[in-house]
Amino acid sequence: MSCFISAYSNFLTCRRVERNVDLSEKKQRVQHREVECTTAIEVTNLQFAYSKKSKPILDIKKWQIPKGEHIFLSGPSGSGKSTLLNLLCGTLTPSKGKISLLEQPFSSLSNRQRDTFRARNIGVVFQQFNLIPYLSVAQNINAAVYFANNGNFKNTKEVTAATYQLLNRLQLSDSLLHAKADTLSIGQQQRVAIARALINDPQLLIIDEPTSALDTDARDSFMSLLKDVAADSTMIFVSHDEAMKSYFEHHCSISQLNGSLGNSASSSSKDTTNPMQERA
Ligand SMILES: Nc1ncnc2c1ncn2[C@@H]1O[C@H](COP(=O)(O)OP(=O)(O)OP(=O)(O)O)[C@@H](O)[C@H]1O
Repeated sequence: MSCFISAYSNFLTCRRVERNVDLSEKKQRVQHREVECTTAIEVTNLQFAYSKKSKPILDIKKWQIPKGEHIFLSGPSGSGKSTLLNLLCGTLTPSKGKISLLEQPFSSLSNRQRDTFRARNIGVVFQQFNLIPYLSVAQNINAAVYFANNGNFKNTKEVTAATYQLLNRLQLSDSLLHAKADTLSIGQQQRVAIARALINDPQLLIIDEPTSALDTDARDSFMSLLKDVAADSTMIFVSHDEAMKSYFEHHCSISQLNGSLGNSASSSSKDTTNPMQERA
């Protein structure tokens, strides 16, 4: 049981604590050394079909994303991009295979454990933003803090301070804090969705087609803002718009991933189906 508690606590913080016991001294001294995980996402032999009778939409042998990388994931409409993101968020479960996130066996967790893991470690920006329309900006962001419940904030004062800070970084006026989500413009909703995704300081960011409603200038400023605020996270950014590729150093397409090309498809210097292997 204590092993389980310890493993569970480790998976939440994504840190392994190594104990070095120095027995040469009479008094036992225990050193704790934190070891950061290096792989953010690892997909192995993944298959997914929406029903038992239909053919799998996704069939990925191996896909690894190192921690801290920002990946552009592309593919034509209907190729399975959103399905893959839903699998990575745990809102869908694989028909076969495994997904590990932050070196924890995400796809084999119980629903409840997955919900907790997601709330604490994954920030998601959906295509349609999915703000709760009748709640204010502050309430939408607070909801994410409430569900994560990870002790990052001591009190509501701290949450409010962090919210103001994020809104400022995202160039949203403080005066919007108490505006209802459904009174905001598309651009404002988008920024609030990003603030909500970032408030718990997640290690993983999953962003699905956020720029489809924006013109080129708005898209440029949105992307530089996003890259800035997400500098410390691992990010999967999905779009079928190839023009978005230029904002990312690492690219990967669903067609490369599908059909198990994940082990050798990274032939081009920038197309990075398996960035970890490419570096090795
Ligand atoms: N809930 C569902 N039930 C059955 N089939 C589904 C469901 N959701 C998606 N699909 C099918 O799965 C395939 C992949 O859909 P998905 O939404 O993942 O594609 P996508 O690449 O994100 O497309 P887009 O760029 O248009 O958003 C499509 O053929 C779609 O019709």
